[in-house]
Amino acid sequence: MYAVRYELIKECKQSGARLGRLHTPHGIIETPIFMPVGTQATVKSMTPEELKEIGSQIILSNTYHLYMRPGHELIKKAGGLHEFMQWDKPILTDSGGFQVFSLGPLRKITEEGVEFRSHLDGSRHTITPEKAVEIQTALGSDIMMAFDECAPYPADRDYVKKSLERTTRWLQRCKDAHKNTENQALFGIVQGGMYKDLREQSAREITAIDLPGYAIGGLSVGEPKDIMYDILGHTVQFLPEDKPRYLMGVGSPDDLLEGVIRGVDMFDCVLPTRIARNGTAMTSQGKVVVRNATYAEDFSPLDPECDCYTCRNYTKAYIRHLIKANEILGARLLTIHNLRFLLKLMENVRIAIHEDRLLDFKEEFFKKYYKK
Ligand SMILES: CCOC(=O)Nc1nc2cc3nc(NC)[nH]c3cc2c(=O)[nH]1
Ligand SMILES: [Zn+2]
Repeated sequence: MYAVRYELIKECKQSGARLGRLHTPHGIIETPIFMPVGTQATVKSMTPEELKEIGSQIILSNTYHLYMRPGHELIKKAGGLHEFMQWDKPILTDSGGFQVFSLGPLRKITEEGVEFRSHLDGSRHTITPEKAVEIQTALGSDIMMAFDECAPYPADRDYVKKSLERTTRWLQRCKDAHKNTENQALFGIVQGGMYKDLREQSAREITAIDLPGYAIGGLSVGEPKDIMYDILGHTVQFLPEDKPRYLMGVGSPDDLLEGVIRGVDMFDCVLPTRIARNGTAMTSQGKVVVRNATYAEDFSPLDPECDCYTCRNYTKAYIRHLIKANEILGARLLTIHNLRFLLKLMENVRIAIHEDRLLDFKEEFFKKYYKK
């Protein structure tokens, strides 16, 4: 019996999209789903109540950051991440692999794991597959990610092949180290760069290790969108239908729709929260850079079609003022809106799949958001 079980509800007749339910120890998640990112045990500027009010079903937190500060032992003493941050719904923790690899020259990859220097104080650390599982076990997340190497882009074929094969060996070590399979699920991560044959090899090796879910890694790393969509479509073919598929680090509206259409069930991205803090909103009429002078005397809501707290109460002029004045409330109001926008988009996507009209929905959405 796994800690996490996927229930396939319906397949869209127009596309490869699926409607599903993910049963976890902290509740059931309706998929396709967007997961707000709470890197340091908080979705920046949001309280758990506000996250629930906008419809967040699951949030992501980051193993590398929490290991570095405040430390996984401290969080374990606090009763685990759910208790520590007072979030009683599901949590997915990533293994920190991506962060460590993006530390660039400060890290050394060996068969054992990755040696790196802390971004905080320069101290030396080594994360291994066993360590990544130990940290995530202490955090107590519902879904933990395997320790993998996200190959850089571009990367030559030989490097990508050696890297994916090591990621497979690391996954087996993660599975061997994972004891409490009843309370926490381990997801494997498919790599293979932008090489279709290596993607097939990685998918076959990773899914040969029986786990409750699988992620597609190594994408959204700077490659052109058409390459990402092409590699994604190819890779999904080799993933089992009865398990959830998680595309890591993806979250602009077009990427979410293109991912769902190709059969992806779970997404995470820092985009909505990050652009909120610098004054950009995703709205039904497309992107609105509310800090622009155009909105100085615009006393209309940010998004007339949005039902969030920000759009029900405030004007563009007020939000622009807060952002220009670098007021904390400005970031909060735009974060509430941007997260609600993506969560609402995924609600509408689930309805469209239910009604077998996802491609029509995508057309309508693109016309309004991207004016194309
Ligand atoms: C979220 C799971 O993190 C991991 O444990 N490994 C991992 N993380 C990724 C995060 C990514 N973010 C992006 N774009 C913003 N691409 C990503 C790829 C990976 C990955 O391959 N592997
Ligand atoms: Zn809104």
